[in-house]
Amino acid sequence: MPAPAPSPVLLGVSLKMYFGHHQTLNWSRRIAALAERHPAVTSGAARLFVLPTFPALVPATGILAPYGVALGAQDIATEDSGPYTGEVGGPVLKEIGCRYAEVGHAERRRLYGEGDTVVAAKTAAALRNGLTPVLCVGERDAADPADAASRTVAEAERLLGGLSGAVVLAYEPQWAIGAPEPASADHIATVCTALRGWLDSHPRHAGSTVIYGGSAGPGLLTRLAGTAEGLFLGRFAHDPANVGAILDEIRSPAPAAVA
Ligand SMILES: O=C(CO)COP(=O)(O)O
Repeated sequence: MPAPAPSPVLLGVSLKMYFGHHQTLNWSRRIAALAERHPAVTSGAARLFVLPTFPALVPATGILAPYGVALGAQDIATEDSGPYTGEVGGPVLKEIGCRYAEVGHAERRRLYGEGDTVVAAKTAAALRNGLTPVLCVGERDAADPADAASRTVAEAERLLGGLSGAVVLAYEPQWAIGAPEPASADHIATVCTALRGWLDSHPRHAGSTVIYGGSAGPGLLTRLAGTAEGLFLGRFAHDPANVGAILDEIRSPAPAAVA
């Protein structure tokens, strides 16, 4: 019997608030062109998702979705509708074609005071609306890998307690975000393996994926050798050539041998 096909590598990009509107759409066109022709994407070995700013979601979906690139929001309201000025609710995100909603990013925790209660409520809102939460977890200060793993697993357990459904767990050690270099491959492997073990022992989260973010760029996937199931990219995806270089690291399945 042939070996089962490996799960696709998941590559996500958050554009945060770096780009202007037209810059986002131009970047999206370059990513669409890459997705259209890169064998890692066309073979299904890699799956891509992009989280642009809210106003770009609709036009970026038009550009990227035809090439199989999924879209998502960088935030989601805890409530679905009503008097919540400035918020964007899950039903609207779903209606405009989003597949993902990011929750719990370190910047929202640090700059906007979001704590565990809000992050858990946003995770629930995403799941309730048929969106996959991209739930960011990770220690604030540099710690040794075993300590980071136990703290991060405890965090995931706290935030996902009582919830069911597939999630993307984005391991983002806060000290590695916006840094010159990502965390070491050993550190990432230890924590992502622990998160994977936790997910595997919680079948209510079947179908979940563990990815790494925090100054991730070309070369990291190769160093991780499968210990993370993908990457969550920030600055180093601003140049689409870097996204191409990361896709080059993903082996597409060999074409079937001709008898
Ligand atoms: O926070 C991140 C992705 O959400 C990572 O950002 P950087 O890769 O720019 O550090």
